[in-house]
Amino acid sequence: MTTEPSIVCDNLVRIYQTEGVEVVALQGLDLLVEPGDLLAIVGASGSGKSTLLNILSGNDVPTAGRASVAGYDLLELSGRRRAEYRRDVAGFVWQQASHGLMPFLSAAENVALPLLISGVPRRERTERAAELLTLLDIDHCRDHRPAEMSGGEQQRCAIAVAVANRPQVLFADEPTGELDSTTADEVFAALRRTNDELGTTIVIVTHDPEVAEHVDRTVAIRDGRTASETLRRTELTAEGHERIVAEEYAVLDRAGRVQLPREFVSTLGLRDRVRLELEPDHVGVWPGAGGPVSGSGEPGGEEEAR
Ligand SMILES: Nc1ncnc2c1ncn2[C@@H]1O[C@H](COP(=O)(O)OP(=O)(O)OP(=O)(O)O)[C@@H](O)[C@H]1O
Repeated sequence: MTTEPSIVCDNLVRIYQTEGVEVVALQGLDLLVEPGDLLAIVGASGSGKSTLLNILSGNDVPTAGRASVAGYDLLELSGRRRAEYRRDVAGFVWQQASHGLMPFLSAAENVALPLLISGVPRRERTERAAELLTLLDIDHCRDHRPAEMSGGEQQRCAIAVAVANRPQVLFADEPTGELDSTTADEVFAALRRTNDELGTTIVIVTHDPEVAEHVDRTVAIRDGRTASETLRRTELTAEGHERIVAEEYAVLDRAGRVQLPREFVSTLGLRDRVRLELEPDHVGVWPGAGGPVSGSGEPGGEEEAR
């Protein structure tokens, strides 16, 4: 197993030029994803999710910065390497399951198709398709065409198609955007099972913050930058019960920048300038005009207001 990170985005910048106006969609985005991670990237509309995904899928190149997936430098992909990257290295699942499925083929034939294209012998194709349909809990749809499956079954079938060629990384773009919440839970559970059983690195990109309950790591992007990360782990209580702990971290980029959560900024009325104080084990941040007296260590000292 490779110890190299699956995905490296280093200071990614993407500027769009439309009619003389520049839109900075990504402004120095950093992201490191380790092999086998199950990660969600969450952001509001316009935060830069599609721009990032377009770069990671090899459809677009950044204006500056570096991006690589499984050792493939996405800025240097020639036509042949790009086709190889899309066929063998990165799998994709879209919001509309139908994007990944052939309407005239059964579920089993759909899953076997990428293997056929890669020259895998018939017996192996049939076995692999059966294995994946079982893993995704849709064996009963083996002979059904997409139109004969529910939305959730179609999406699970699309996941099976996307991982048929054993890609190292699977990107899922709003995979539950068109599903009700119960069906969405089933699709998230299917992605988790795929991650557990096949070891595929999975990145789910969505505007839905609920996804955080289904993954180990959630990266929030805001204004084209990674703003915060929530890490989720299971720990044992003193009584021996399992408990899920979710902790939110701000992301410190290589230039030392941190984005404060919006609610912190509004609660303390922070704006323009803030005062920073280095303590032995933390950094304090105070509103510019009401910070501590240098060396006092106490926030809000009156002297500071003068
Ligand atoms: N081709 C383009 N030309 C000009 N501006 C663009 C282009 N594509 C995206 N943008 C702008 O870049 C910013 C980021 O857009 P992006 O589509 O990446 O966000 P998003 O998080 O995917 O949003 P949504 O969830 O609505 O799809 C937005 O301000 C958007 O208007």
